[in-house]
Amino acid sequence: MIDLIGAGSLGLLYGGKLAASGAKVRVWCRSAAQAQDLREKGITILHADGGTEARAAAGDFVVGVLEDFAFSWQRQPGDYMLLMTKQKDVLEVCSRIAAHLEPDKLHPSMLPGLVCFQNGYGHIDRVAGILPGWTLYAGVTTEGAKRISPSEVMHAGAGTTWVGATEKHHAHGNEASKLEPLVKMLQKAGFSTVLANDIDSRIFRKLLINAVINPLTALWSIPNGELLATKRRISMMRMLLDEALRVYDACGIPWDQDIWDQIVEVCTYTSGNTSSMLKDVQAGMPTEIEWINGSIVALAKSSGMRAEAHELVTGLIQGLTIREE
Ligand SMILES: NC(=O)C1=CN([C@@H]2O[C@H](COP(=O)(O)OP(=O)(O)OC[C@H]3O[C@@H](n4cnc5c(N)ncnc54)[C@H](OP(=O)(O)O)[C@@H]3O)[C@@H](O)[C@H]2O)C=CC1
Ligand SMILES: CC(C)(CO)C(=O)C(=O)O
Repeated sequence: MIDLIGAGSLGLLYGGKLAASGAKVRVWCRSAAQAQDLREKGITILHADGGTEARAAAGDFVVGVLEDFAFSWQRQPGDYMLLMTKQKDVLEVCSRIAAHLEPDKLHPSMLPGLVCFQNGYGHIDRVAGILPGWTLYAGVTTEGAKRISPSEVMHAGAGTTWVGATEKHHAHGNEASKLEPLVKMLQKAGFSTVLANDIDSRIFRKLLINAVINPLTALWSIPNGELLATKRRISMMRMLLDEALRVYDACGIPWDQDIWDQIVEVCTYTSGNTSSMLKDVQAGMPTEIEWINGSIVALAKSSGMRAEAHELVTGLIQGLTIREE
């Protein structure tokens, strides 16, 4: 049994395809209205051209609101939980889960493997602080999804999903091999999935890609590919990357020699896409800047240095979306 927390873009994509492939899935929403919609309509996954890629009929999966998660889970514990909320909601969601699960009814062997799919860095440590003793894993994906209604999601681009245990949390007994059944279910559902023994490098690689592409596309209101359109834009990308690499060096975090080429490649193959940060800015929603560029700033501080370019873009993006009371 797989519990998906958060029925947004990623949650509907994974929940829908897993349920359509026959996996046992429970989808946990924030609102009763969305839960009702999913109960009536199921989940439809659309191709970018509008055709239907997959459909999980109502009844192929269980759906509920997060408030009911603990009650339901204690009656029938699941094997895996996929945490698919934005960074800003991770603490609240995990605190709710912790508050509702009754510790005396829980044996450590009952706890599911919790896989955190957020972009950015630092969330797994925060989750570990709220859910001590849980087996925590990270998920990194280059799938692209956009929810277009409470029960429909557009699969904007197929990618690869890596899941694995981070170095820091590996010591707590969460061997990556426990993820093998999940990997098989994801593969059966049509996701190209890899059980990664280098998930930390995947997280830090994705962090660099997001820290360069996301704030600049959001500030300039351009699709990813247009970052490469002028020398001025490219030089700003390089400035952010070079500063982040100095921070990585100071923290002893390894990075790929061809990371610049990888960033250019992402801009090229997602050239028409709106980055997630630009989407949030356009919707007037808080962005994930604090956990992307903000985490480069925090890593710099932890090594006694400053990452001024990342501090600046963090402040500029926060100024776009955080309203003064
Ligand atoms: N979309 C993508 O293609 C990719 C996303 N990611 C990462 O995955 C994470 C999720 O992204 P994405 O799916 O796009 O985000 P969305 O905003 O589309 O979805 C997040 C979902 O979490 C739900 N949620 C928030 N708080 C709660 C709560 N208290 N109880 C239950 N549900 C809650 C939201 O509910 P509500 O709808 O009510 O607001 C929403 O449905 C992000 O960190 C993102 O960076 C990574 C790679 C690709
Ligand atoms: C890689 C990139 C930039 C693709 O749009 C992304 O992950 C995002 O938008 O957050």
